[in-house]
Amino acid sequence: MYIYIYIYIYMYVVSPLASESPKPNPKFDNEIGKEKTMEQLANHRISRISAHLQPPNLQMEESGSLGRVNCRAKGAAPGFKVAILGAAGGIGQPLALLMKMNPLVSVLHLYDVVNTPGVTSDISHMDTGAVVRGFLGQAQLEDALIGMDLVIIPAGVPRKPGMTRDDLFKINAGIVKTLCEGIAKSCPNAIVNLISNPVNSTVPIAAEVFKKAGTFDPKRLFGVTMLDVVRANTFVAEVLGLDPRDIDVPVVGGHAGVTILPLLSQVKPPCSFTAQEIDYLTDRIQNGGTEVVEAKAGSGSATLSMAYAAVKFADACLRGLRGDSGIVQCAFVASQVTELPFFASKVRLGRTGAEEIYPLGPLNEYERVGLEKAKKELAASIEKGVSFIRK
Ligand SMILES: NC(=O)c1ccc[n+]([C@@H]2O[C@H](COP(=O)([O-])OP(=O)(O)OC[C@H]3O[C@@H](n4cnc5c(N)ncnc54)[C@H](O)[C@@H]3O)[C@@H](O)[C@H]2O)c1
Ligand SMILES: O=C(O)C[C@H](O)C(=O)O
Repeated sequence: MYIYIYIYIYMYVVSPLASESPKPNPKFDNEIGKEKTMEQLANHRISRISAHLQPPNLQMEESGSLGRVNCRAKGAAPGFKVAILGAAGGIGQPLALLMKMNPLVSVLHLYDVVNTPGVTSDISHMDTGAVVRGFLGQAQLEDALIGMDLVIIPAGVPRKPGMTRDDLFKINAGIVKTLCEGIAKSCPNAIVNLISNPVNSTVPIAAEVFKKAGTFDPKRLFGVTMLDVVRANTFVAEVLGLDPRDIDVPVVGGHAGVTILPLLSQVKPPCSFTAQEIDYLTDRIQNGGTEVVEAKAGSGSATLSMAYAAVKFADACLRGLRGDSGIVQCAFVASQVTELPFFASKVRLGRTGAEEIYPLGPLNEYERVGLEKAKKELAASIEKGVSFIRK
């Protein structure tokens, strides 16, 4: 008798209660501030394990059997979701390596039109927190982008000796257009770090694509000019006999030849240069890219120092998104600092992207002349990018 009552109570009272949806757990999702249920956390753990067990170019199940072995894994630490488009290239590979090492990154998506399975498999063996997933070809672009907080774009062809960055426009403009259309569709709120050259034109192209899609937020689109700052800090430190890590050179304008304008009068710590030093430094900073292109003698342009610079800038964006204060870097952004619609200058990065764009500050005569030259070339490059989409 009692046994029948016990079975009845178990079947109709205890069991249904046990299978009710779990209560929200106070642990946070990767998207900061978003709560996850226990069930979501369990699935998340499984998908983290799956990411390491499955061939990287295959779509992963979000739940279910782990396949080969019974792994136990801790849940992911909170962090940001980052996609690299052009991840198998000369910049893309070391950039992927360095982003996998960044503790602010919880999910790293590697997208390219070639070779992502190998790069993803390789990078995914690194024992750092970020889960790595690979995406190959345009059919997988949407999946690569969904839910991303930050998208870094080094996709496109590099220069060979004798070429200008503008010579890359023909091929890279179309690549950037396609990728930005994907961003507008799949992660319209992501921060975009655009590396592909010519940056002075590709950023206006991206802005026009986003405007067309109704998703343009000028605070979230950045042309990456960090390599100019990295070079300027290095070359100035060499001249002064100081540690480059202690030097801060603002570099404004754009990212090509005379549009790269180092403000040597505003170097920190304050210092002075001879006229000869100013000529040498300005020329070397403006032509740093060409120096590398010529040294590589046809096999490409800067990749390793660029990956370093890209990660330095991406990390600043992520720290801004996290809410850290006082994050200031130079970047090529939609701007009212000059009469041009885009201009590189110091930007304060925060939760919403570029929260403040600083004016240029006092310039000396040498820099004022340089600024006029820079603006003339920049105006033409910006117009070229805009009319590529509006035509
Ligand atoms: N902003 C800067 O300071 C800076 C510095 C260095 C290089 N760059 C530029 O970065 C770009 C890449 O340079 P790199 O040396 O890595 O070149 P790379 O040729 O080594 O790599 C480019 C990668 O982009 C991929 N790609 C091509 N079309 C694509 C598409 N439609 N979608 C996704 N991926 C695509 C290629 O398959 C390749 O893996 C060049 O345009 C270069 O001029 C900019
Ligand atoms: O110079 C190039 O073509 C690549 C890049 O823009 C650089 O500055 O190194």
